[in-house]
Amino acid sequence: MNSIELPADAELPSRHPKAPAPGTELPVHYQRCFGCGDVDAGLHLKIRAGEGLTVTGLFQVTEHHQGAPGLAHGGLLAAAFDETLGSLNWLLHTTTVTGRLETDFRRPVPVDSTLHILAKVDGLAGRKLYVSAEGRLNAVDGPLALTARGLFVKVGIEHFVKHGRPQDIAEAVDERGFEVNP
Ligand SMILES: CCCCCCCC(=O)SCCNC(=O)CCNC(=O)[C@H](O)C(C)(C)COP(=O)(O)OP(=O)(O)OC[C@H]1O[C@@H](n2cnc3c(N)ncnc32)[C@H](O)[C@@H]1OP(=O)(O)O
Repeated sequence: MNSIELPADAELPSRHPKAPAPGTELPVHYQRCFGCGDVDAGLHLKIRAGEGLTVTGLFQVTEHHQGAPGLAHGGLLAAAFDETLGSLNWLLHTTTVTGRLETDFRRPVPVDSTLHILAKVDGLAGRKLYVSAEGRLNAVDGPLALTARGLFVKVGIEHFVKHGRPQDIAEAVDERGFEVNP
C-alpha cells in the first residue's frame, strides 16, 4: 500500500486522440479549484499540454504563499505539484485522484520566483497511474528546486458525487452538467 515504485506490469498508456495539442493552455477543470481555479487565495496555476505524455505548469510564487520570511511554503509547493500532476488526466481523458504524493524539496523557493514544473506519465497498471515531476526556478532549465513522484488512482464520477459536499456537487451539476476532469 505504501510503495510508489513503478510495478513490472506497468505500461505506458497512449496519449488520447482528443488530448489538447502541445502548447494548449488547459482549461480550469473546476472554477473553485484551489490549484487552477478563479480563487482569490488559490495558486492560479497555468498549465499547458506538452509533447507526448507531459504537461508543464507555471506557479508564480507571491507574498501570499510564504511559509518562512520570503520563502514559499512547502505544502503549497506540493499542492502546485499535485495539481500539475493531476492535469496529466487531460492527456489520457481519464479521471484520477491523488493516492500518494512524494515531494523532495531540494532548494528553497523565494517569493517572486516562477516555478517551472514539468510533469509526465511514467506508467499505468490497472487503475494506478504513476507520474513524476520536477520544478525549476525561473526558467525551464533553471536550478532544480523540487522533484516529486505520485500515484494517482482512476475513479468514476461517483467518487465525487458520493464524497463531495452536496451543495457544491449540486452547483457543479447546474453549471456544467457535472464534469470534474476531462
Ligand atoms: C485536472 C485535475 C487536476 C486535479 C489535481 C488535484 C488532484 C487531487 O488533489 S485529488 C484529491 C486528493 N485525493 C483524494 O482525496 C483521494 C482520497 N483517497 C481515496 O478516495 C481512495 O483511497 C482512492 C480512490 C485513492 C483509492 O480507493 P479505492 O478506489 O477503494 O481503491 P483501492 O483498491 O484502495 O486502491 C486501488 C489501488 O491503488 C493502490 N493505492 C491506493 N492508495 C495508495 C497509496 N496511498 N499508496 C500506494 N498504493 C495505493 C491500492 O493498493 C490498490 O492497488 P491494487 O490495485 O494493486 O490492489
